[in-house]
Amino acid sequence: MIIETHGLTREFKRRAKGPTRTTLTAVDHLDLRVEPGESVGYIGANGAGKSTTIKMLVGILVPTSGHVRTCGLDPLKQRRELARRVGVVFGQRSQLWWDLPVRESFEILAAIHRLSPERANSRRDQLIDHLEMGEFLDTPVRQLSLGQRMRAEVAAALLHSPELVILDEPTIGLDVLSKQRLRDFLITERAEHGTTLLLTTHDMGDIERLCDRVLVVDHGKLAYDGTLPGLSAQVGAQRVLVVDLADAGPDLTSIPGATHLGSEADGMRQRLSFDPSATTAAALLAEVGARAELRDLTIEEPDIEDVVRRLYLSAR
Ligand SMILES: Nc1ncnc2c1ncn2[C@@H]1O[C@H](COP(=O)(O)OP(=O)(O)OP(=O)(O)O)[C@@H](O)[C@H]1O
Repeated sequence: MIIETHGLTREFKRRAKGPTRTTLTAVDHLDLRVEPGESVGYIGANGAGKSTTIKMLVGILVPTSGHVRTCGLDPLKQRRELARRVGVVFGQRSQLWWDLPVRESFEILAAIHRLSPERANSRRDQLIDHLEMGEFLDTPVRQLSLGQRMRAEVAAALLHSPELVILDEPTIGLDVLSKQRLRDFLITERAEHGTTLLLTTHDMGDIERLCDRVLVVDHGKLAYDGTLPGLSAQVGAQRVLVVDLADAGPDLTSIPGATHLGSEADGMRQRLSFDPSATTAAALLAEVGARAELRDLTIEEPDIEDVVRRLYLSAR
């Protein structure tokens, strides 16, 4: 087991008005088990307890009670040893040196991890290649675009080839192309090295592309553990098919299994929602194709907030 927690709990004392204090249980008797090589999405509403869990997994935060083992180690007592085996990316915070060129940050990290020059150089070159960082290696970190900085952050966290990589909101704020690049890289890294991934995200695309298992946390407790299709089916999440048609035309209101959500440009673009457990995008497209000439299509990912909200509601 690469991650194992039993009854993991973290409380925060909060000062209410006056001398009274209230206790907030951010993580509440959490039992987690993640096997080596798995890729797990850890999702939940804002304040559900995701970051607090991660901080306890890597030894930044002390649990109030319960047990935690990461890579078979005690994150508090064996924090240094653990740092050699885990890579962590906090999307909102940087582990790079702001005023130094990216290349120098990598040199410092290689020294911290005591990598041999051969190993450090070959790994660095591999990461530069896979994450397409050649253009900005000599640029100070503070001058990088967000997409460039995130690639550099991920490279920095993976320089020492950790067996477990934990990413907290790795794609937040990135444009479509940068997201895709980062996801492709993580998929390759996992395929080549069998790296275990644990990521928190508000982006359903991250989960769809990267994770074979999803954990949903609600008020510090596990609310779901399974696959993404299983989760979508459980909460009845809808998907949306957007079709661009060659000509203006009437609303496509009578397609079996679909609900017409709206039309733009005299019907040249139409949005249809459907339940993926009841029909498929292919079946809808065949129906649309029989009524109009299709130019282009996109499928909108279900909104992660919506899926989580539905799950929370169904549990209450
Ligand atoms: N240092 C702290 N002191 C007091 N309360 C805290 C502290 N850190 C977190 N909390 C509280 O614990 C709860 C869980 O926070 P946490 O950051 O783990 O949530 P999260 O699921 O990561 O949310 P988000 O998606 O917004 O990052 C929240 O109510 C938060 O306000």
